[in-house]
Amino acid sequence: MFTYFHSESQHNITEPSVMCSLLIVLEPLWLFSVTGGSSGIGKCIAIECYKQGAFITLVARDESKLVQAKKEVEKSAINDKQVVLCISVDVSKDYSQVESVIKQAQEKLGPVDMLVNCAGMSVSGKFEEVDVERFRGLMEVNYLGSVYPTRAVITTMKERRMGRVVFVSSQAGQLGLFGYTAYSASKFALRGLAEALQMEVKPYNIYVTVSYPPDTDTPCLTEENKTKPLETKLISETSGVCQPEQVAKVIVKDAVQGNFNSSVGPDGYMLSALTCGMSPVTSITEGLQQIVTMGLFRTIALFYLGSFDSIVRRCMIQREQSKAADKRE
Ligand SMILES: NC(=O)C1=CN([C@@H]2O[C@H](COP(=O)(O)OP(=O)(O)OC[C@H]3O[C@@H](n4cnc5c(N)ncnc54)[C@H](OP(=O)(O)O)[C@@H]3O)[C@@H](O)[C@H]2O)C=CC1
Ligand SMILES: CCCCCCCCCCCCCCCC(=O)[C@@H](N)CO
Repeated sequence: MFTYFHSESQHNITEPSVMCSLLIVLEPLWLFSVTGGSSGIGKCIAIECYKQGAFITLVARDESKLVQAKKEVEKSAINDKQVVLCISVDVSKDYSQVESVIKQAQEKLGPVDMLVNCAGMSVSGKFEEVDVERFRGLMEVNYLGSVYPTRAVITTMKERRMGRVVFVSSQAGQLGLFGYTAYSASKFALRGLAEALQMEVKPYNIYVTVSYPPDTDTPCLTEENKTKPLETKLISETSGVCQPEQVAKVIVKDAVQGNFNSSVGPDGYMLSALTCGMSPVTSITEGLQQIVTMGLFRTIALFYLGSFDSIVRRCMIQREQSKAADKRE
């Protein structure tokens, strides 16, 4: 069922599908919408915005997770006028469905001031071991699942000459890593989309933010760790594991400030400066920092790359040795 929840009442929407997204409104000025808002980073973003007085729409597929998340978000209300809406929809499948639920949400709460595209999933595994259908699936959820909600809100934002759009990429959207052929590509795609979109909408006072979190302690990471190749685990450990509350705080702060780039932790900072390329610059300080640090960070990066290559080589040798030992037995 495609269901739209509003406070206590539930209104069934006609389309047959499952999908959930989060829409948030910050009072008096801000209304937020967060896809992937029923769990992990998206839920923490919703809570963070709610604490600041926002109105929120949560978008995801699973209705029971949405209802549970709504209850959690409501605990951080700062006034009794705040509202959390839930929309159950698959953001990656049918554009007209996404457009129609977002329209309904906007009719209830008013125009979305900030859209956070956080719905996503990860798949890890060696290139030849990942089912080819998973490559399509990840592009659908992580890339098209961000295009559709953005398309659905951008016209109104342009008319109102205000708005914020956030794309949650990943550090794996800044560098390609062993085990992430499918995932990295879908996260790199968001960067291209965001850069092009920012150039189009900047004259309308709309600011785009791309967030690049490291491993973050969420149900998605727990699930991913069950099948993650050892190489991917060892390489990802470089950046450590963050808490979703911390990641959410950084994302909300950067989005509200209108920063194009949003990174977490020292490795995140270095990666963002190193991979800034032709991305928009938000302040003179940011531009100067990039110019000054680029050479140094590339030098550091070469050492990291050397250590990643040696992790991959060591794992390969170990696997071959244990295979040979198995054969001898
Ligand atoms: N955790 C990590 O280590 C990192 C995560 N990220 C990115 O952050 C984002 C959030 O991840 P995280 O919080 O860990 O993940 P979770 O699995 O905890 O949450 C994912 C959310 O997205 C929703 N969702 C998934 N697919 C769809 C869909 N097709 N349509 C609508 N909603 C959907 C889920 O709800 P439901 O399943 O009910 O639809 C859920 O609310 C993802 O884009 C992920 O790639 C980036 C870097 C690190
Ligand atoms: C100057 C250069 C500094 C270089 C630092 C390099 C650090 C590389 C670590 C990459 C970690 C990738 C985490 C992906 C998380 C993710 O998206 C999944 N967990 C999703 O589930």
